[in-house]
Amino acid sequence: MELGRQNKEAWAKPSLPPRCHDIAARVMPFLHGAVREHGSPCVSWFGPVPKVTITDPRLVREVMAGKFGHVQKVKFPVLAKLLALGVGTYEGEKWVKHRRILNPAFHAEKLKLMLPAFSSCCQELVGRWTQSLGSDGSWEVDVCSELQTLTGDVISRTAFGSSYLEGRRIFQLQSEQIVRFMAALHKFFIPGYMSFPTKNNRRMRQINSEIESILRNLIAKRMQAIEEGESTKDDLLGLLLESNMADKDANGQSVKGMSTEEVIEECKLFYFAGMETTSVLLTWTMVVLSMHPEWQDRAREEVLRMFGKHKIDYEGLNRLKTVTMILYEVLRLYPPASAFTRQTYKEIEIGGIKYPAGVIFEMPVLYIHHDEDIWGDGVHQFRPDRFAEGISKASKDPGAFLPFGWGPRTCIGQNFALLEAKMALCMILQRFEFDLTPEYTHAPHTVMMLRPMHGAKIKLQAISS
Ligand code: HEM
Repeated sequence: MELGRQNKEAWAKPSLPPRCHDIAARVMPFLHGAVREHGSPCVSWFGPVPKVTITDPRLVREVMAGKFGHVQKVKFPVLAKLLALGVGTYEGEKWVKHRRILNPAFHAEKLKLMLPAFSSCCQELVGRWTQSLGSDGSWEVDVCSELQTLTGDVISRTAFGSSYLEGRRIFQLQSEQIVRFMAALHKFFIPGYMSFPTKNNRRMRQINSEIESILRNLIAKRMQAIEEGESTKDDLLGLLLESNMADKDANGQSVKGMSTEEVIEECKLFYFAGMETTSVLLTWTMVVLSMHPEWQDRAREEVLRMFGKHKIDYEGLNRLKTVTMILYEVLRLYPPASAFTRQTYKEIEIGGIKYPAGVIFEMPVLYIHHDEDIWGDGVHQFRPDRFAEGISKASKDPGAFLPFGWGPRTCIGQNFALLEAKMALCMILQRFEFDLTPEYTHAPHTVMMLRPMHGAKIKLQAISS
């Protein structure tokens, strides 16, 4: 299960043909410096824009720190509107305001309140799997779509509480939207392409309207409930709307609330940012634990020691050591977001090179997570115990583990995702042993997320009690 060596070589040299590179470097002298100074970045094009790949984690953190607004996220406003705007796409004051309103929803005490919702969704999943077992107590299933339903349900329940079934339709529509988005991705450099009346473009607009109309209805219902005095702060939407109506965030800070349109965009973003990422993490975890039964056994032993076959509680989840190391090592080997991009909006100096406005930086997390100089021998192997003493001691560079990004734009939902993944994994380990089926082919590939190209067909075997 080695992944990465070929990526390392691909990233280690300029990807422009030598002649093009010479011409580009004459027009943009900083490119020469970038190749010389930044280890071995690759210089290429992002549509018409020059792109420099940065692989040194210290420089990556410098870029991601996003000082003074000189470096920002790359903007695709028309496409982003069709998927999700929200805090992930804003900059400056608007980003500060939204992040400040949203942050408290992901604090530990709120996550604790969400645990019953996580638990009900996981219960539904393992219940469905148990019912599907054959007379020999086994069942073969592609866990990709199963785990996607789980993580979509979790967002729906935590966002909309009792109306979560209406939320289900949203994530089905969003999954289709992502496939269509990918089909349009390589064409969006054609000016005005998204306004062409192609079948794909028309369907993307239709999907977006349907999602927005479901959300508008849910919000209207909830606003009415709040006006009638019903407390709704136990789910994400209620929390957003209440802090909104009060013009204060959950810490009592005065903020000008979000408009209904903005709340709609944040809800769309929760699905977009939180569903696929977490389901891909769980899928890779099941694949890797099938390949390494000794770690599957160790994790199960820990779960049974902590909870037996009983209910899983918040404090227990936070004390799990082996399960946590396994999830970290899976995130290192298969980071769902395999690269970040940023664009310079003003001249900026990074690692001694002055970059003009308009350059794209690509930061390949997958490459950094597979760099032997940082992680040492066995970098391509699954060795969870490298995290035995925590993230900062797992490699030579304490900041080289970047599955959730870095700096102010770091993932707002990382604790949510880890708690959900732990809960799901514990419930699965309590009830099933699992192994890969002969059909499984190991082919990690990136379609927005790093996922198994041919799915993940796994054989589940009930554990006799
Ligand atoms: C394993 C699961 C997850 C992974 C690997 C992941 C990864 C990331 C990464 C790498 C970023 C930063 C992107 C950048 O800087 O360009 C990010 C941002 C973000 N994530 Fe996550 N994420 C996960 C789960 C979630 C969940 C469950 C939610 C919400 C329910 C969420 C919401 C967000 C939001 C809103 C942002 C934008 C933050 C900002 O720009 O201020 N993520 N995520």
